[in-house]
Amino acid sequence: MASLEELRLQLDEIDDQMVRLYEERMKVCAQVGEYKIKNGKKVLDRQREKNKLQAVSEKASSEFNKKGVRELYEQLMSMSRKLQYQQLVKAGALGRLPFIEMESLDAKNARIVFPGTEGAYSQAATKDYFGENCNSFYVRTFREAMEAIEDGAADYAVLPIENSTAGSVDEMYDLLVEFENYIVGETIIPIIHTLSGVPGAKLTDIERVYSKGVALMQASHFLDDHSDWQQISVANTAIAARKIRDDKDQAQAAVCSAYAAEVHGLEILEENINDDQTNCTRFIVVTNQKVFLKHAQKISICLELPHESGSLYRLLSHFIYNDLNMTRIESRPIEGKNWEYRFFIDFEGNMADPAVKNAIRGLREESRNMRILGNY
Ligand SMILES: O=C(O)C(=O)C[C@]1(C(=O)O)C=C[C@@H](O)C=C1
Repeated sequence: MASLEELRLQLDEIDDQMVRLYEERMKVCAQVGEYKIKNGKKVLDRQREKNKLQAVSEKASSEFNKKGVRELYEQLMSMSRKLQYQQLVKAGALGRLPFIEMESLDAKNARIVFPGTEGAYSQAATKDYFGENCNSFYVRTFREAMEAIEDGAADYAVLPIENSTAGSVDEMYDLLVEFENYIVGETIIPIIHTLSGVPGAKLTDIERVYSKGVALMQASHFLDDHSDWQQISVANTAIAARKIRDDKDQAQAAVCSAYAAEVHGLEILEENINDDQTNCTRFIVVTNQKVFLKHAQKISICLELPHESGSLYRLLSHFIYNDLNMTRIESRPIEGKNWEYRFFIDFEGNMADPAVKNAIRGLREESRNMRILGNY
């Protein structure tokens, strides 16, 4: 029997040939890339790849090797596509109107819309991002805020996207797909709820508690200790505070911020009723201009995938190959297509970076309805 050293020498020789052949194959692929750029043809040709996988796997002698050859060729063709995407990016064929780079946002002259009412957490996020004296107004819902941006009634909207306790704000993900607005910034603020009622009310008077559904959830330990209280969901924590003020009923209280209680003249019955003391929410800043800040470091995209095994795996290779760090992946059902999903992916990078351009080129071609939601 041959020694390990001898066997390894044999492998080294085979590998030398394989590397030489790989490089030869890639040279031909580069020519295919040039042809495709000249003739406006797509890089990915699913039918050709299917036929190729069939043909090469048939040449292998055992079931095990057929599977191996298939996997090997899937990777080879994936590398060939990535080379061609690089060629396309170099040739300036980005395929869409580019985002315009901006030095900074004009916070001083901006009109900013936030959902809720005076005292909403989204107002706190607005002041945190744009400054205490910014020019802001409120509308009732997230949708109305997105519409205000689309219509040009406001330059920016500040909207919640993710809470550390309750997770994603699903409605916002759907609205980002529905509207052609772009994320240009984000800010994270602490969310600390109080239980507040009309002046003079005591804890023992309370029968009904109003708040946003997720806020009631975030204070569930406290509220469970008062299981006789009826919990009523409204659009926003500050809208709940305003209602308590308007109804003037001592049996009613709101779960809202201390600031909302103060703004609406309520008295705090119990401070800090959060289950989780680190509770915070990430808010995004949205505009209708296709812009990104020069120092932006995070990109959000969404895309749909064909209902095939391995499609997500293949897609993620664009991040790995281009050394891009993915920070978040989320999925939402696609309307009208049961059990098919739209993926929302955040990754680190700036649109001006060639690695980002290469990845986006590949992602766009190998998925359906890919959109860049923003670079911020
Ligand atoms: O034949 C092509 O059109 C190629 O671009 C080459 C190749 C390959 O590597 O074999 C790569 C990508 C296509 O999806 C199909 C095949």
